[in-house]
Amino acid sequence: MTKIELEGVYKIVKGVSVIHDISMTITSGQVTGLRGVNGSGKTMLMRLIAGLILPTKGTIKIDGKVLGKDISFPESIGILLENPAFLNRYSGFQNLRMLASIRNNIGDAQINHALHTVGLDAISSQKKYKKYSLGMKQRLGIAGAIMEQPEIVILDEPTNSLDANGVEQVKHIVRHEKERGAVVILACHDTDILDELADEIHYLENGAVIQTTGRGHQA
Ligand SMILES: Nc1ncnc2c1ncn2[C@@H]1O[C@H](COP(=O)(O)OP(=O)(O)OP(=O)(O)O)[C@@H](O)[C@H]1O
Repeated sequence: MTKIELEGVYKIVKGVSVIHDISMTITSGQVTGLRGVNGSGKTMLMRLIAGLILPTKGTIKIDGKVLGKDISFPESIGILLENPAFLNRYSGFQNLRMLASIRNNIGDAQINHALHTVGLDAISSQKKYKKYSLGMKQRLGIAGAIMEQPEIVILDEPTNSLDANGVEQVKHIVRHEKERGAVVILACHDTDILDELADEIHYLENGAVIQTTGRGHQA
């Protein structure tokens, strides 16, 4: 059981409060959705939870440990953010292998399994990343986020650039991640997909949560 607790979190960038007094508790085994117009703060919030940036004020705790104080990053996390930093001259498989070598807790079999799960077959996973289509890049990013079966899975717009088949695969992956007990945090502009997948949805406006719907909340 993993628990993420945000208490009075602010992020101020160049005098502007891009995240404004957010408090929420996110637990494993459910999908937490983030909704809001462009620039409302969804990506910022995900970057904060991932420890990629620190709050200006407030605390984020992962299982009671304060990010930026007790730990620098969540110990077990997979993230898909916009523009994943893969290397053009290596294949999809090689890129994932390099990523996996950071923690060194999975082997080729798990990498291949993740590639298969996102619909990248043996031939396309051996192609150089620079030859990848946008959809293939997106699929590789998702494979990178889930391959280590992390406790926390953060997916920022995972259905971007995907065809109908890819969207169905993402839905399947999100459900699977939830069922295996991960914390799943999902931002998606497609409201139907978010409604279908999320157990709880936080609506963001100008960096603040203006409404939360779902389990245990009034619509
Ligand atoms: N690197 C940065 N420096 C300064 N301001 C930033 C930076 N990144 C984001 N912002 C600002 O933070 C606010 C929140 O942006 P964020 O990217 O979190 O929105 P979003 O809800 O994810 O939008 P989108 O739906 O377009 O992905 C915006 O006002 C944006 O201009």
